[in-house]
Amino acid sequence: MSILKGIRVLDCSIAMAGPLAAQRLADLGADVIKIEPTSGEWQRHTAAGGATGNKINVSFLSLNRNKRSLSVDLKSPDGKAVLLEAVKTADVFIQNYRAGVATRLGVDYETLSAINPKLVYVSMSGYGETGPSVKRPGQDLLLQGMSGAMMATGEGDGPPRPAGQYLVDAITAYSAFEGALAALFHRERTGEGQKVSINMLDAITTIQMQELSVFTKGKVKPERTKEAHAHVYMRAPYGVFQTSDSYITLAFAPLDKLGVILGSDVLAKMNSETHGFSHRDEIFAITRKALLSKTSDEWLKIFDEAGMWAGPVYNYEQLINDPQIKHNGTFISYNHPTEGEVTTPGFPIKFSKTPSEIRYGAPINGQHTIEVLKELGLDDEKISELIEKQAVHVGEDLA
Ligand SMILES: CC(C)(COP(=O)(O)OP(=O)(O)OC[C@H]1O[C@@H](n2cnc3c(N)ncnc32)[C@H](O)[C@@H]1OP(=O)(O)O)[C@@H](O)C(=O)NCCC(=O)NCCSC(=O)C(=O)O
Repeated sequence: MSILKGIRVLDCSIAMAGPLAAQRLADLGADVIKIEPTSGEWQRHTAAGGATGNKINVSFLSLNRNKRSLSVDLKSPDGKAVLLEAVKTADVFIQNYRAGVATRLGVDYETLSAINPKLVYVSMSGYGETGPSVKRPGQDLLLQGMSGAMMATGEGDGPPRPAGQYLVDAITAYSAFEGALAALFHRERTGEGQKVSINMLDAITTIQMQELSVFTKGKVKPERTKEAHAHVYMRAPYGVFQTSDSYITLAFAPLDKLGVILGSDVLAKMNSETHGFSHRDEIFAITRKALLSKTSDEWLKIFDEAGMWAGPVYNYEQLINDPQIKHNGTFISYNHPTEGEVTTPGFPIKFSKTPSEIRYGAPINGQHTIEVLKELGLDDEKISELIEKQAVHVGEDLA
C-alpha cells in the first residue's frame, strides 16, 4: 500500500511549482483532486515546450499524472459551494495563486481552516504573502536572476546565464512537498492542521546555503569569469572540459595523479591543496590542452580506473539510455487515452515497504467532475443544475 493512501489533496495550483508538489503526494498514493477553472488549468493549453500535435500540453502531462480533475468555477456561488464541501473531506489544500487571488476567491487559509481545522493548507507564492515584492509575478527565470544564482553561471565575460531547467519551480515544489508531509506528521500526532507557506525566492535562496555562507562569512564574491561554480576559488581543475569528440566533467582531480595521467611533469609535482588554488590558470591550461587528445569514453575509462571524479556530459537521449538510469527504473511509461504513450521521469524515492505508484495519467479537464460530485453526496438533479448553470464543467470520462 502506498504511504499516503487515504489522504485527500485538493490541488488548486497552476503551472509547475504547485502541480509538481501535488503530484509528489499523488505518486505516494494520495487522492489528488485537481481543481481547475471550467476552461481548464492554464498550462493545459499552452504551447510552451514546443511539442505540438497533442491535445494536452506535454509539460501538463508530466506534472499532473495520478490526479483526478474537478472542473469548477470558483467565481460562481454554486461552484464555490462545491469546493467548500470538498474542503470538509480534504487533508491537504494547495494553491499557488497570485497574491490576493485566494482571498478574492474565498479560499484563503482563514476561511478554509474554519470549515476544516485539521486541514494542512499549503500556500505557494513568488516572493512571500506580504512585503514589498508581493505583487510581482513569480516566474522561474525572474527568480533565478533575483536570487543571485545566475551571477555564477555563464561563460567568461559574457552575460549571466540561467539554468536550462525550471530549477526554482522544482525546488519550490519539493519544499512544499516536504512542508506538507511534515505538517501531516504534526497533525498525526496532535490532530492539528496548519498553514504551510513557501515562496520561490526563499526556496532558491536557501539552496545556495554553501555559496551564500562563503560570501557572508568568507567575504568571497562569486564571479562567473573564474569558475564553473560560485565558489570562485574552487580547487583547480574543476569544470567542463572538451575532449576530441565531446565534453566531460572533472572535479577536484588530485594534481599529482592527474599529472601522471596527462603526462605533465609540471602538474605531477604540484600539491592539490596549495597549487590547486595558487596556480589555477596554469592547471586549467595544461588540463584543457591534454584532454583534447582522446575521446570522452577513453578519458572516462582512464579516470574511472584511477578513481578520479570525472563524468560524461550527456544529451537527453544518452541519459535515457544510460545503463544506471535503466537499472534504477528512473523513467516510467504509461498509456494516455488521448496522447498515447507518455515516457517521463517517475518518482525517485524508493520505499522498501510502501512503494510509489503510477495509477493513471493526467486527466482531461473535468474528467472526474461527476464522480467527485457524487462522492461529495450530490444527487443527479443537483449535478444537472450545476452543469446547467456552468458552475462546473464535465469532461469526457476516459477511464
Ligand atoms: C504564476 C502566476 C504569475 C500566474 O498568474 P495568473 O495568470 O494571474 O494566475 P492566477 O492563478 O493567480 O489567477 C488567475 C485568475 O484565475 C482565477 N481562477 C483561478 N482558478 C479559478 C477557478 N477554479 N474558477 C474561477 N476562477 C479561477 C483567479 O481568481 C484569477 O482571477 P482574478 O481573481 O480575476 O485575478 C501567479 O499565479 C503567481 O505568481 N503564483 C505564485 C508563484 C508560482 O507558483 N508561480 C508559478 C511557478 S511556475 C513557473 O514559473 C513556470 O512554469 O515558469
